Amino acid sequence: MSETQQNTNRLIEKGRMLFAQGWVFIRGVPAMKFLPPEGPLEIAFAGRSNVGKSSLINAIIGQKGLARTSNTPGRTQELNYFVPDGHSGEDGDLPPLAVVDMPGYGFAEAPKEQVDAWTRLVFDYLRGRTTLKRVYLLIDARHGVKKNDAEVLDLLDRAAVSYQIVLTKIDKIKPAGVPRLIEETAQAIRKRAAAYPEILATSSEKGGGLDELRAAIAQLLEEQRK
Ligand SMILES: Nc1nc2c(ncn2[C@@H]2O[C@H](COP(=O)(O)OP(=O)(O)OP(=O)(O)O)[C@@H](O)[C@H]2O)c(=O)[nH]1
Ligand SMILES: [Mg+2]
Repeated sequence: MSETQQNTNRLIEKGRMLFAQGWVFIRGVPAMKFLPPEGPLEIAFAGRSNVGKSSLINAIIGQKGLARTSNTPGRTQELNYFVPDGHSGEDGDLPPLAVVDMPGYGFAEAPKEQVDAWTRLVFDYLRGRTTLKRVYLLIDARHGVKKNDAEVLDLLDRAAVSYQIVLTKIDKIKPAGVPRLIEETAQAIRKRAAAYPEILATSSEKGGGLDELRAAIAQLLEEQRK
């Protein structure tokens, strides 16, 4: 086995371990002033309404129903914080990582005031949270990068917040089309300053790409600890 392959396997195992324990919901944040004190590293799952953020969090944690999902867009309305169970939260006993499920953007059906409030919260959080170490920016494999996705990517580039693109619902497209979509998406973000070059392709429904996503998170944790 090559050294690269060994390292990949090690990270996959580490990622599995990280999410093998129980995870719990600790807080829903409706506005910036309710954010928990900055402490643990945070990663956030962002993307258009209904792209599959909450489903993907449940899939990597392996707990159906932990983050609430729905057929209708606009399900998640706050920044929802999840952490591994068993940490008191007192000084010195903080969890190593918090996963943040975000409200979606681009959902036009809800009342304008509500949409504006969510959008403001999403943008303020993405721009201003210093413990936010990486954003997983989810793109529906059937739809590709839309105008409002590009706006969020611009914001992350400007704010120098590291992000990685994660294609979702790949079970809904032909398997043969996946490598091409990955390639096209990689090309589209090539010149973006804060983009992680590798594109992940996932299916919460069928389990595709989950090991790779967990491994990416494990690697991020390792890098941050150095
Ligand atoms: N086929 C398929 N359906 C999926 C997948 N992931 C999510 N879905 C479905 O897509 C819908 C939306 O999923 P959610 O996880 O609630 O999406 P969300 O991005 O959290 O949505 P909001 O919170 O409303 O922004 C649900 O009906 C899910 O069952 C997937 O990988 N494959
Ligand atoms: Mg959601």
